[in-house]
Amino acid sequence: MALTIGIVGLPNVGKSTLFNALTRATVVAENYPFATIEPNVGVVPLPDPRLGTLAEMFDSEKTIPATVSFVDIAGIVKGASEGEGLGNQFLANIREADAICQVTRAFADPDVVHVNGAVNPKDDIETIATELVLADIQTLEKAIPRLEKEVRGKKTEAEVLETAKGAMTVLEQGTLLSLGAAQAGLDPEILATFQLMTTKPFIYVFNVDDAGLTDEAMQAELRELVAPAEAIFLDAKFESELVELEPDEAAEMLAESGQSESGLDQLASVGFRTLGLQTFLTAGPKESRAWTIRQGWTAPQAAGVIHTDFEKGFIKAEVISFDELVEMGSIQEARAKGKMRMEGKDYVMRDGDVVEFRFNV
Ligand SMILES: Nc1ncnc2c1ncn2[C@@H]1O[C@H](COP(=O)(O)OP(=O)(O)OP(=O)(O)O)[C@@H](O)[C@H]1O
Ligand SMILES: [Mg+2]
Repeated sequence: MALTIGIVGLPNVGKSTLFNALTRATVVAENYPFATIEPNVGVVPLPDPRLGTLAEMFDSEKTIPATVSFVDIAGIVKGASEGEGLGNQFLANIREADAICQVTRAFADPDVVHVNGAVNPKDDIETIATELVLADIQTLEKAIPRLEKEVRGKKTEAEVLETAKGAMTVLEQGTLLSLGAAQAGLDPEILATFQLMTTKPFIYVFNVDDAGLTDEAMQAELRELVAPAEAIFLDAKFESELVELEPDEAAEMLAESGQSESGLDQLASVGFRTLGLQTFLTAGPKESRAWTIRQGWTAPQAAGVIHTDFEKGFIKAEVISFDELVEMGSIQEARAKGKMRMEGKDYVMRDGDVVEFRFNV
């Protein structure tokens, strides 16, 4: 399952700096607005300490973590929908993203230009929200006449057109569809087919400085501003330095800065939660591997992520939770003690299940 997160925000707020830290890439991150023009795409392994444990237990040749793709695009300014700045064309690069990560500047450094001359997270969030709403309105303005024609020609269900019009009404009130669609009674599955920006779940990253990392009052205020969406506070510049260090050095630096988990690890786990995802694990001498699935998926659906044949020919799954396996010490011991469960096609997967699928080909 290719999971993609699009990074948006005003110019010069630290989007590329965050992207570089995430992907350990070196794309241009410079102290001037619109340093990024072409989109950058990077694939990031999801840190998962369980994999190392499994690899040791199964003597695996390698570990393969689950991944997330990040797409870093140009900054958006007020009026982008009317062509201001670089316009909003490049939003097309994140139309297919599963979630949007909005980076908002909350660091002070007067040497870094703010396009509006002052650091004001609340205003900046509103500007970006407005531009994304306007971009969606533009998309629907093009789609609705086409859908009307298709409905007349009986090529499309009337409900699709009604959903598009309903979405338009929500957007015209200035509301993000992620917040307003359910209330307006819009079918989420139909809505998803329009690939609108504001239907996607949002994750807010506040790019702070040293002081901001420990300023709980400020964090509480910003958290409230974006609720029910999740807020993450990190110093993108510091994170980009952390990833250059050896793991133990990085852990020490992190502890010194008063954080228990790096901002990047937080972003990965919040992204997972926001998208309703979970991980299951497979292990053997060849590899120990993490796989991404949605919460609520059944065993055959999970098997299908490995190979479509596994889903079609699914017989049963031999399952044990990671924690229980660790307690047992080995899969042989778990089997001997009858701790391996045989689950059928209705079994709903749980995060951290270690699985071996049985299937017919
Ligand atoms: N937490 C921080 N504290 C201080 N400076 C920072 C921080 N994060 C990023 N910067 C600096 O801000 C500047 C802009 O960063 P970056 O190029 O990543 O922004 P951007 O949002 O990608 O901009 P653009 O839209 O122009 O591509 C860089 O000089 C970077 O070093
Ligand atoms: Mg950039």
